[in-house]
Amino acid sequence: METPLIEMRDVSVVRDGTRILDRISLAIPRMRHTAVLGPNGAGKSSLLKVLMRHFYPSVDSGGQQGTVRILGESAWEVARLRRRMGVVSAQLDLEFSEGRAGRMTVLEAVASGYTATQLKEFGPRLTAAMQREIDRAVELVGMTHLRDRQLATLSTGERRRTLIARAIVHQPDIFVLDEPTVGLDMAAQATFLEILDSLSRHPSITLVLVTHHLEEIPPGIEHVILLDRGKVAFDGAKQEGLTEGRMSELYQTPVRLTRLPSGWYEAGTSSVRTLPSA
Ligand SMILES: Nc1ncnc2c1ncn2[C@@H]1O[C@H](COP(=O)(O)OP(=O)(O)OP(=O)(O)O)[C@@H](O)[C@H]1O
Repeated sequence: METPLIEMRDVSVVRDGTRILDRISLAIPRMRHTAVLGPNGAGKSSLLKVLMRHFYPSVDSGGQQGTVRILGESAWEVARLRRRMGVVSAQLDLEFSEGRAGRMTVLEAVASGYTATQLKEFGPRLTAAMQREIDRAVELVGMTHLRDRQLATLSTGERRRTLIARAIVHQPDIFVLDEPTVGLDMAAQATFLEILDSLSRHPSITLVLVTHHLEEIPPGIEHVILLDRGKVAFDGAKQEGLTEGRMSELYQTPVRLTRLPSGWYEAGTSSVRTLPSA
């Protein structure tokens, strides 16, 4: 069997005495695009932090420590690992909206994807091939007309598109998106979803999407992992995982769910909030 892209075995993370992740085991094969869902506090961001080596598995009382393997390797040097990944999150957006990183132009920021840093000093010189990839990525996200603008002067939607280009310019194995549409208006969200949809057809980048919005899961993502209070509640095919019953149980509220012929979902809760009359 082919080595999974991502494999976690018995991974627990304990912080300040709280068990944030509780013996998580999962495997994501290459090109099995995966959505990670779960209510607030379920551990989704923590799971991504384990992937990106911001968090390390805790040692349990029996002295056992879970393992995280990426592309079959567990002993990654952090910088080398991050170069194999692309990341987009509202947090990253914030980091690129001010200070030194915010003063980078769109082109410089996208180039920084090659080093997985937030520095415009590129180190090894950009080759002509890299330059072409940068132009292509900027074009893909529709930012060519703003290529020389500093990131701090862009709107949230423009900056998020730039960060997608930065995340994919170096053709990473894994593209991690942590609640990527936070702060985007409806038009920017629609543009973002189109880009995400087309990326789900890219021949070599595996998407790992964390979201609260079932309407944002492109048809190309066919696998879901449901997290509930630090544990895996479901890990399998999307159509089996995304049911009204499972979603209602996970979110502890009645969830309505429709799978559209296009493969996208429509979702809502049936609870009606009534405001007290004046
Ligand atoms: N560094 C930390 N120290 C202590 N507790 C933490 C830390 N990071 C996360 N937690 C706790 O771990 C739990 C899971 O947090 P996490 O951010 O992973 O959840 P999430 O599923 O991403 O939630 P949300 O949907 O609200 O973003 C939360 O209860 C959170 O308070």
